[in-house]
Amino acid sequence: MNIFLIGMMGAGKTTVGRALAKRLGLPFIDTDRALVERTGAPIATIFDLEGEGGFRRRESAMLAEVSQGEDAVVATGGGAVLAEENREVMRAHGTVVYLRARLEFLWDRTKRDTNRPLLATADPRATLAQILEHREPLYLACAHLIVDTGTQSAATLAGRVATALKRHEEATRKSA
Ligand SMILES: Nc1ncnc2c1ncn2[C@@H]1O[C@H](COP(=O)(O)OP(=O)(O)OP(=O)(O)O)[C@@H](O)[C@H]1O
Ligand SMILES: O=C(O)C1=C[C@@H](O)[C@@H](O)[C@H](O)C1
Ligand SMILES: [Mg+2]
Repeated sequence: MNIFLIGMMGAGKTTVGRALAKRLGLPFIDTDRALVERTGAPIATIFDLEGEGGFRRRESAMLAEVSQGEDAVVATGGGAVLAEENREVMRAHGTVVYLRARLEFLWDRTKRDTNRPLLATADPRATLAQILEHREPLYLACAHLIVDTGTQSAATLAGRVATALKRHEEATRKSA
């Protein structure tokens, strides 16, 4: 089974995902990075040329492709949960872990980053808050597991995710 990490921009999906993959001895795939490699264009450029709709279509195709491939830890883009088909694909082909973080942490980790086109607004902090409010129910609906993040390091969080996954696997096996 795959492990899909979902959550907001800045939640640490890429950072924690890489550490988790190493820990579990699984390949690591970052769908944002895979899209950049495939298109040869930064995410902001894909948004500029094709709009958010174009990016979302590419993201859905990439998620479907990855879910058919070998088992991996998959760090998704923050908006991967927006499409119902993506939520279904992830739940059907893996265990979905929501890396949940408070707005303060998300803002702190994204405010200096210029490669997040959705935050290119007059008031990016307010935009981030709106996006979080809109998506929170979708993250919760999609996740098998929720791991709350805060000041812990990526390595510590990867350990917590691994423990939560093990418990989930055992519970699933027992109830089968
Ligand atoms: N646990 C952590 N402690 C401190 N800094 C962190 C932690 N996790 C991530 N960061 C930092 O926060 C920033 C955003 O992290 P990351 O890129 O992993 O988030 P993401 O969830 O993949 O976001 P996106 O949806 O935009 O891809 C990076 O600079 C990263 O180094
Ligand atoms: O939260 C989002 O909608 C996004 C997050 C990033 O991972 C990228 O997928 C892109 O910048 C969009
Ligand atoms: Mg990422």
